[in-house]
Amino acid sequence: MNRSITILGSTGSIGTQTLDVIRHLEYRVSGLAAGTNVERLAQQIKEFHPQIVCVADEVHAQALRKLIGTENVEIVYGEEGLCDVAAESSADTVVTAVVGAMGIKPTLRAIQAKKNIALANKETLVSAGEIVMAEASKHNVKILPVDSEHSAIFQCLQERSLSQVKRLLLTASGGSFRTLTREQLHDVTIESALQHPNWVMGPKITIDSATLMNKGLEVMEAKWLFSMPVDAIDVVIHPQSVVHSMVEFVDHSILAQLGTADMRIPIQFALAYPERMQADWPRLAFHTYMQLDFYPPDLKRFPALSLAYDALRIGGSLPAVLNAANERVVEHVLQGRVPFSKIELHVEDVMQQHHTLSHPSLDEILESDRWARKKIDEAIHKHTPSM
Ligand SMILES: NC(=O)C1=CN([C@@H]2O[C@H](COP(=O)(O)OP(=O)(O)OC[C@H]3O[C@@H](n4cnc5c(N)ncnc54)[C@H](OP(=O)(O)O)[C@@H]3O)[C@@H](O)[C@H]2O)C=CC1
Ligand SMILES: CC(=O)[C@@H](O)[C@H](O)COP(=O)(O)O
Ligand SMILES: [Mn+2]
Repeated sequence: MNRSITILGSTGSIGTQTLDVIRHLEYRVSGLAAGTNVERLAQQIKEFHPQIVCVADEVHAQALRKLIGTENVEIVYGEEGLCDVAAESSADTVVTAVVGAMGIKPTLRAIQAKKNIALANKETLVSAGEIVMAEASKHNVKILPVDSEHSAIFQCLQERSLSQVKRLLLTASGGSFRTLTREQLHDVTIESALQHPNWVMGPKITIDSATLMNKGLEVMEAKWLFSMPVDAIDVVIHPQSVVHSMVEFVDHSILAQLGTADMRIPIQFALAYPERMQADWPRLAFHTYMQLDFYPPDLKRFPALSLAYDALRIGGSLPAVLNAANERVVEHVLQGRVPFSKIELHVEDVMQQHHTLSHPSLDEILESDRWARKKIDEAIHKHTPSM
């Protein structure tokens, strides 16, 4: 079986690990898309020979052309270029590994071009889950989870009917500040927020993990992937990140998926599905002492998780607003303009100002997204006018 894969976000954490898996499986690469890291993208082009690649803008497209010399590859750029790469004709599967709601349009274009989606970009389902799942069903394509928790649940559900499921249990590491009090969170640095205890990931998801917003986004992602009602999706803190998630069935039996904290495992499962392929990376060690802890999340210390449940219960355009507000405020946090401990306040404030639209169209979702980002910028500008 020689599959052909396109990766949106090939220079990032998921993108580079996907290329590791592709190297190992000896699959082909049809298309690659990145933002501004043209040096890394040029190396990937020379090794994997895609037909088409995309970068953020024309300046980076020209820089890339110089770096790759005579390599025979079509170079496109910008939002339209990203959609063109997503729909490129010879790929079987498109791995969505860009960050944020910018993934919505190319994911839809890939679905419309009948590509299976290996979905890492959870924000697309958070903001536009209803539309994306309906398009996938209409075009008869699979949405295969890459996110470790959802891959775990997907693996536990193989050959089982959703009608037998009582609830999904998403595990959460607790992030960089799992043991800190709310007061202590006021003094944390960005450098410490970016130190995830178990996973090496891109900056945005690492901050989301530290606020537990990542888990909130994952609850919404699970609702759409597995058609589960919100009250059947629970979160449990599990500091070791060995149990990647669990499914409780109607007879109260629980299945869990375990493994090392290595994203190549869920990535390979999604790319090779329904096959299970050999691997050569490290295995979970049981010959040394291993302790596994589980306890409930503290929603007072980590209110982002409550905000996400609220957004999911109300639904409509509110999850897109939560997501966009969070994306924008996290950008400000990463640039040192807003303290880490203010993330949830800003997100909640924008959610409260929003007039939710039920069953929004794609345009209404994108408009709600733009509105939320603007509200965040205005609020932050008020406090830091030099911005
Ligand atoms: N990292 C992980 O372990 C996990 C990640 N996820 C999800 O996967 C997604 C990716 O996360 P992660 O890999 O950590 O993120 P990274 O920040 O590491 O990577 C982001 C990628 O997006 C690219 N990008 C930025 N702007 C553009 C653009 N305009 N057009 C095309 N590509 C662009 C970046 O390119 P460049 O660097 O060249 O600018 C980079 O390749 C997120 O949604 C995250 O929540 C889910 C589970 C685990
Ligand atoms: C690897 C992965 O899937 C991340 O989403 C991870 O789950 C982050 O860890 P926590 O959000 O549990 O801290
Ligand atoms: Mn995850």
